[in-house]
Parts: sequence; structure tokens; C-alpha cells
Amino acid sequence: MSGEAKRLRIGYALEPKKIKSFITPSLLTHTQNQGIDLVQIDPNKPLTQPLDAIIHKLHSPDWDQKLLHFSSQFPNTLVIDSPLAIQRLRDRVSMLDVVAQLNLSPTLTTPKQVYIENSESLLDCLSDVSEDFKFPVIAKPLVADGSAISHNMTLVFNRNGLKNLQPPVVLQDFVNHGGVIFKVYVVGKYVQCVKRSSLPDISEEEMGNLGDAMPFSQISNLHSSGYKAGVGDDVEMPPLSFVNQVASALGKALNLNLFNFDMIREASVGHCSRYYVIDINYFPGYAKMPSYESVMTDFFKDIVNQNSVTVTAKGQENNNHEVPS
Ligand SMILES: O=P(O)(O)O[C@@H]1[C@@H](OP(=O)(O)O)[C@H](OP(=O)(O)O)[C@H](O)[C@H](OP(=O)(O)O)[C@H]1OP(=O)(O)O
Ligand SMILES: Nc1ncnc2c1ncn2[C@@H]1O[C@H](COP(=O)(O)OP(=O)(O)O)[C@@H](O)[C@H]1O
Ligand SMILES: [Mg+2]
Ligand SMILES: [Mg+2]
Repeated sequence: MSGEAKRLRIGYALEPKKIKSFITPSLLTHTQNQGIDLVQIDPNKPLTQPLDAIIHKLHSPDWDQKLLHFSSQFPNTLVIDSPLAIQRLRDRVSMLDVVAQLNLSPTLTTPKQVYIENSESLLDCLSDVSEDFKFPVIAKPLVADGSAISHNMTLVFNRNGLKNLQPPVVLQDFVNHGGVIFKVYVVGKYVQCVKRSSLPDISEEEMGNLGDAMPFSQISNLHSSGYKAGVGDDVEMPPLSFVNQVASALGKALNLNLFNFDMIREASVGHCSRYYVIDINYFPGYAKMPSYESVMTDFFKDIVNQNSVTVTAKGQENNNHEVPS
């Protein structure tokens, strides 16, 4: 045998739109130069090829089943990440439940939210709105399954505005946060926080002039850079140590390597900052993250190398080879 290192084969199973945005020529150049071949997986064909690892984001139960079956047949292939762990992020209730387990309250919490399962619970909620709700609230579809409608939000300013909602939805307290969100990208142990434009603050006086409800969608993606020039330039980033602490704790609690989370900082709560996690996304748009090519390439090398010494954990459901420390 020559001393040449074996090339790594990483399979990817992604939607066509995601392949276009993520598997870019620059990512391919980086990976190839580092001895990694990215191999496209056709989710409609049986998985038979030997691979070192698989990365994936496909929203179908069929795919999850196929992957679980494949794992049992090929226990030496790492599956990044476990379908069961990803499942938790497809529901906007279970997605945020995990934040309470981190025990970082009161510095880190989630906005109060109520789940409206069907039109009956919507009616109940309309008749009992006095104490539980402080408007404005944001109505979010329960499911976060990658469909366009899963991003259709409604800002609700009064009781009338609840009437046209289409359950199942969650009603979440709107938190004034200075019009800027912090998006924290996690790739295994790597963490990067960026600022994005968000909804502006809403004052009590303004609320009266805004009508009953206002629909919106993917506000932080409205500008090509994801960040409206000028807005929030003077906004201080959260402390790096805090961002790393939250990212690491979330990665462990969720048992996931590839995700991002949206965090906002409440405007005016005295001297102490209070942060809210409002959204967690599996395998987000990493190509928007500066230097994503080298971050991903390093991640692929790390998982496989680390894996080569933790043979017993290979291919097991719920394993996590790159738990942020
Ligand atoms: O398409 P992109 O690059 O905007 O990425 C989307 C993410 O944007 P972000 O990286 O957070 O700015 C986006 O994040 P948000 O939910 O908008 O915060 C989602 O992760 C979206 O996936 P899905 O539609 O929920 O399955 C992501 O969409 P997919 O690329 O997975 O289709
Ligand atoms: N509780 C909240 N308070 C204030 N703004 C919010 C809140 N929840 C969401 N937003 C705003 O709405 C946007 C979309 O909500 P999010 O839960 O992130 O849905 P999506 O999955 O479509 O990104 C956020 O990026 C943020 O600008
Ligand atoms: Mg979001
Ligand atoms: Mg989301």
C-alpha cells in the first residue's frame, strides 16, 4: 500500500434547491482538495454504496425509514444527524421545549406561547382571551417542515385578528428586540453568530393603527445578504462566551450537529440582557455563512477521523460524534 491517505466519501441527500445553494463549485473545490468526495444520493433508489458518512435534509417519512434501514445494514456509515433527533425541530412546540432544559433562565428563555390545535381551541381562545394574551402575538404554523406555508407568520394585534388564523398554530408573545435577530450557525463544534434584520419594535400607541393582523414570511431573508445595510450596525453582538455556551448546550440537548437558532435580545430590561430563542432550524442555509466551505470541509474530516476511534458508536441511532463541548 502507498502512504497516500484514503479519500473520504460523504453522501448527501438534499432537495434540488438545497443542492444548488449548498453543493457549490467552491465547496466542491475545497472538499476535493482535502481528499473528500461529495457523492449525491438519489433518495428514490436503494442505498447500496459504501460511504463514510451521510448528510441529509429531506422532509419525508419514507426517507427517514430508508435511512434507518440503511444504518442497520451499514453500521459503519455515520448518519449526520439522526432522523429522530431532527424530528423534534419539525414542530414549533417541541423545538422550543428544549430551551427550558438548558437551565439558563432568566438570561435565556423562550417567549410564552400557546398551542391552538384546531378551530375549536381557537374559539375557546377567542372567548377566554382577556388574561392569557397580551397583544401583539405572532401566530406561527405548528409544523416547520420546509414547506412555504410553514414560514407564513401573522402578527396579531387584537382579538379580531385571531379569527382568520388556520390552526394548528402557536401563538407566541411578540418581544420587542430592536429590529435585529442573532442567527447562530452550528456545525459540530463550530459556532458562528451573525446579525440579521428582523421586525421592528411595536409600541402600544402604534398597535392601534396597525389593523387587526398582518401576515409576513421569511423576513430575515428579504435582503440578498440577509441583512439590511445600515439596520442594526450599532447593535452589540451577544458575548461570544454566551453564544458558545448556548450553542454547545443546545447541540447536546438536541443531539444534533447541523442546525442554527434565531435569538433575539429583549429591548430595555434594565441592566441585564434577556435573550429569547424563537426558532431552531435543521441544516439551514450554511452557504450564507462566511467561510462555510472550509467550516464544512473541516467538519467532514473531523467526524470521520473521530469516528475511526469510536468504532462502537458507528451507525447507531441517536449517536452524536461531534457533540459541541
Ligand atoms: O434556503 P436558505 O439558505 O434561506 O435556508 C433556509 C434557512 O435560512 P437561514 O439559514 O436560517 O437564514 C431557514 O431558516 P429560518 O426558518 O428562515 O430562520 C430554514 O432553515 C430553511 O429551511 P426550511 O424551509 O425551514 O426547511 C432553510 O431553507 P433550505 O435551504 O433548507 O431549503
Ligand atoms: N416572539 C417573537 N418576537 C418578535 N419577533 C419574532 C418572534 N418570533 C419570530 N419573530 C420574527 O419573525 C421571524 C420569523 O419567525 P421564525 O420563528 O424565525 O420563523 P421561520 O421559521 O419562518 O424563520 C423571525 O426571524 C423574527 O424576525
Ligand atoms: Mg427563523
Ligand atoms: Mg425556521
